[in-house]
Amino acid sequence: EETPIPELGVETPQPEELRVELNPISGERPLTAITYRIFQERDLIRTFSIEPHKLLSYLFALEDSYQQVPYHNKLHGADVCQSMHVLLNSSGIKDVFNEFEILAAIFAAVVHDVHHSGLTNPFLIKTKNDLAILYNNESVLENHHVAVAFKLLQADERNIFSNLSAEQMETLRKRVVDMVLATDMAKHKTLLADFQNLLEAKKMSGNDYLTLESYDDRILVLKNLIHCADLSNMTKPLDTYSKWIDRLMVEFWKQGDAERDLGLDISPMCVRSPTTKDKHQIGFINSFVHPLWETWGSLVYPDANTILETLAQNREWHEASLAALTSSTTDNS
Ligand SMILES: COc1ccc(C2=NN(C3CCN(c4nc(N)nc5sccc45)CC3)C(=O)[C@@H]3CC=CC[C@H]23)cc1OC
Ligand SMILES: [Mg+2]
Repeated sequence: EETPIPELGVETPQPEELRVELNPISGERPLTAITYRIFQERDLIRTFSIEPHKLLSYLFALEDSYQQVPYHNKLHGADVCQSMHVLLNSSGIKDVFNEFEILAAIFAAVVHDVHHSGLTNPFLIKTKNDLAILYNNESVLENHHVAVAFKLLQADERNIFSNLSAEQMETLRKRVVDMVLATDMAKHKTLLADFQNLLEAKKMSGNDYLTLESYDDRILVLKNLIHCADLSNMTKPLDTYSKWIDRLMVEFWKQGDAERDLGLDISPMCVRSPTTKDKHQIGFINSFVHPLWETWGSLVYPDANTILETLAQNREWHEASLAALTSSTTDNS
């Protein structure tokens, strides 16, 4: 008879009182609430003999290690984790990945931006930030995020993987590092090209479903998966998407202010102007986001059709908004 996993994370003689206590926490602790729920729903707690109180301790510490910046805060960590959870259920890949890979993917998603300073890699590099020196300008933020995530595991009361064998832990660690480092936008073009080549080769082989043998093929799909989850704002309903844009613009504009104060060139995304918001969304979707989601859509066809439709509608909305803005400004001229 399997021991029941405590729904609230810990055994208690007063579940109702604890539920009342925990409710406001899920408001203040969205990352912990969402991730704990996903671990429960995917039965990861039982499968990997994770001690529930350790999972809560780890998630509390992880959530508190996300900085209070406008966009790359704990809400973004929670959002990418939830998006990863949904994408893993796409019919085209549902039966492809095993529970170890799913554990690694969910964990990588929730930790992927921990301790983000709200500044971009180019900014950290050109200001010779300690992190850029430490990581030799190579995926500076992403190396930092995954290092912090594993540092938090070193405390025994937070080591949620204590019941994995050394070999299982080694492979889990490699997968998580590979996935978090793949969220560096500088890796986008290579990552997508390799993904497209893999799908082309699979199509040639005539298999109507994805068969992935090697670690390299399997991790390549998982890297593109976390990259999709990280670039999923534009595939969400417009009112949700708009809120993410507003947060991101505040974060980029603050960096632009810092660049101006330091006498540095202002990064293209960080220039305050009424049209940059729409222009950059359209540019970002055309150059990066749509090509990635179109490739993902070909893998999980027709599962991503709604995503691709929403992405197209969101792009059209920005094009209309930009046209209205520029026509109104030309009228005034
Ligand atoms: C909601 O809307 C957004 C959310 C996130 C981002 C991000 N943007 N970038 C980069 C993207 C390429 N960038 C571009 N640079 C230049 N020069 N031109 C251009 S045109 C178009 C882009 C672009 C630099 C920033 C990051 O690395 C973030 C960290 C990891 C993932 C995506 C995150 C962006 C959003 O909307 C734009
Ligand atoms: Mg990141």
